[in-house]
Amino acid sequence: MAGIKAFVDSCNGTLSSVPERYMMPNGAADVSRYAVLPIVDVASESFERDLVDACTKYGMFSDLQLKNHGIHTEDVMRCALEFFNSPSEDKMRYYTEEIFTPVRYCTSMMPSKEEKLEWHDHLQMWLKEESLGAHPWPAFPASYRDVGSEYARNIFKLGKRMLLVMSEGLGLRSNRLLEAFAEMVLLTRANFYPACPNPRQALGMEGHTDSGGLTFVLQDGVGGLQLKQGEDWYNVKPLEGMLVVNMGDQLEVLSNGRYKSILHRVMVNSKSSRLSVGAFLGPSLDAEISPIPELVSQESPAKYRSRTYRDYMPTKLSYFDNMRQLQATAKVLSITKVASEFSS
Ligand SMILES: O=C(O)CCC(=O)C(=O)O
Ligand SMILES: [Fe+2]
Repeated sequence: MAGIKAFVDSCNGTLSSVPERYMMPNGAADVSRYAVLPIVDVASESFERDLVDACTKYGMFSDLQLKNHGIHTEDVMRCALEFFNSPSEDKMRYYTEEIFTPVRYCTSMMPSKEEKLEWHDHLQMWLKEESLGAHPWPAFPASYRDVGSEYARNIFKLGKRMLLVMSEGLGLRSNRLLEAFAEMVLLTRANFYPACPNPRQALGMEGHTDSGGLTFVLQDGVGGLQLKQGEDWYNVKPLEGMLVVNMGDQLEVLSNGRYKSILHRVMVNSKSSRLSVGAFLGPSLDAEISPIPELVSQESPAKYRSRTYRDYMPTKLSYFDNMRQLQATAKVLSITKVASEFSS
């Protein structure tokens, strides 16, 4: 299982149909609507105020875009692309299904356990702010260590700034979420989606919410990311250099459901491959994550039970196959369904 890119490449342009294993039961209909996401300027003096506005005006933002964030998006995307374009035997040195390995190259989510596969390969890394230098960065491209370290440092900095504001958005002391996150970890995932002969049959990534706390996504100009608002799916228009931000499950749990992690998925297309790089800032893997006590009362009882991010991740991943079954029967999915699994 060398991945979908290696398979598509090996067909030398002759692949005319989607292999059975990649045919998603519910397929993927075209969506013409676009999500209207607030754009917040990180370099502006009013950044904090604008973020609070976005939090409130858009119903506690679930998704927004950031500009002037100081992240060298081109370098990050170039490194990821060079990795995916490297020979398969080199990439396979990093191949594993184990989700907590510091560097994981894999395809779909958990291929040996999945009946159907997603149309993407990915390179995933777990990073800690204080040990970026000691991280076993991929050996190629050679610039990965420098570019990746700088990128991670900037994401940690930006994420902490946002979490201060988002604590206040919950009526809490500004450092309350940071305290709950304790020694935060950053999971980065570069995703490569090859062009697909029949985009209606396959999915780049199945509908999911992110398991972490705060997600930052860089995408190239191809498009394909969609999010679900209410009953409908909306395209997220790729805007050059912009970082798409959304909340993940750990923030939904900590905020006792006041912040929502949003359901999103990725479509593929027949004309072009697509690249994205996600950064998932999350709490310490071993901190107990439960609704912050100040947000729990008789009127607002705890909606989620306590568990560590480390325990949550594998359960969530094994939920993916269930999601497909649920979607196949046209049931509407939302994190509340996932969360109710975990509530008392
Ligand atoms: O490719 C994208 O735009 C989003 C990827 C994503 O949702 C993820 O990696 O969790
Ligand atoms: Fe995601």
